[in-house]
Amino acid sequence: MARGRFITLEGGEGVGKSTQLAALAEALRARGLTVVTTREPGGSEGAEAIRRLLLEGGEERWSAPAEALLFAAARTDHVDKIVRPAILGGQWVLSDRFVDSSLAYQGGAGGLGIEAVRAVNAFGIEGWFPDRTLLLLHPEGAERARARDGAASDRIGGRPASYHQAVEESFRAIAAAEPERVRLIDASGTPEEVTARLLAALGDLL
Ligand SMILES: Nc1ncnc2c1ncn2[C@@H]1O[C@H](COP(=O)(O)OP(=O)(O)O)[C@@H](O)[C@H]1O
Ligand SMILES: Cc1cn([C@H]2C[C@H](O)[C@@H](COP(=O)(O)OP(=O)(O)O)O2)c(=O)[nH]c1=O
Repeated sequence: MARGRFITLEGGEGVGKSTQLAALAEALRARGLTVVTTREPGGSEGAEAIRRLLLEGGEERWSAPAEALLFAAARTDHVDKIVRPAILGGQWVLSDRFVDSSLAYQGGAGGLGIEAVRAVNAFGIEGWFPDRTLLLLHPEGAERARARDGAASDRIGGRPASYHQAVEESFRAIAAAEPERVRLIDASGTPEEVTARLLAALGDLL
């Protein structure tokens, strides 16, 4: 059986990842593909438990390296239980966030360094990098996330604007370093317009 593909959606809060994950899955299914949608942190039972540890509680709950290791541990379980079996079974896996979120949030914005966080994750995911990563960019993402979450933002979403600005700059640096894998997507306009751009950025894989 032919291997499936592994596609990830990345970007800051509120850029439209969750909305587009569902729309893209629908569009790919309409082309006859079998599609699994998933998310991080989470996606498997163990990883969803770690998600709660990471997103609930106060800023001081975890040191920066412990936070990076927890994300990596959750990711490893997600790859082992969900991502790898599905791809080997011929399915397309679409994930709302994956390793690039750790590189940008913990590595770039969090100050651990992108390469250190890449190394920690490489140990766990053993080469299961995405075939394509779609980096959604929207100038009003932060405002949209605030409107959506109000005072209920999580441990990481609630960090200061300077942190989220550093996240976006880190995502752009990762994309510039790996232009074949990571494609920049203008996430403005109607949801349908954005989905069309995402499909175009997968054209060579379809
Ligand atoms: N193309 C769009 N135009 C207008 N609003 C959108 C669009 N895409 C998403 N939204 C809205 O913006 C907010 C953030 O979108 P969401 O998909 O939850 O982003 P993310 O998963 O990246 O945090 C939601 O309230 C969603 O309904
Ligand atoms: C996967 C991942 C997420 N995060 C953060 C990004 C988000 O602030 C938070 C939860 O992600 P998510 O639920 O996707 O938030 P949103 O829908 O607002 O984009 O976890 C990291 O810091 N590192 C990671 O490796």
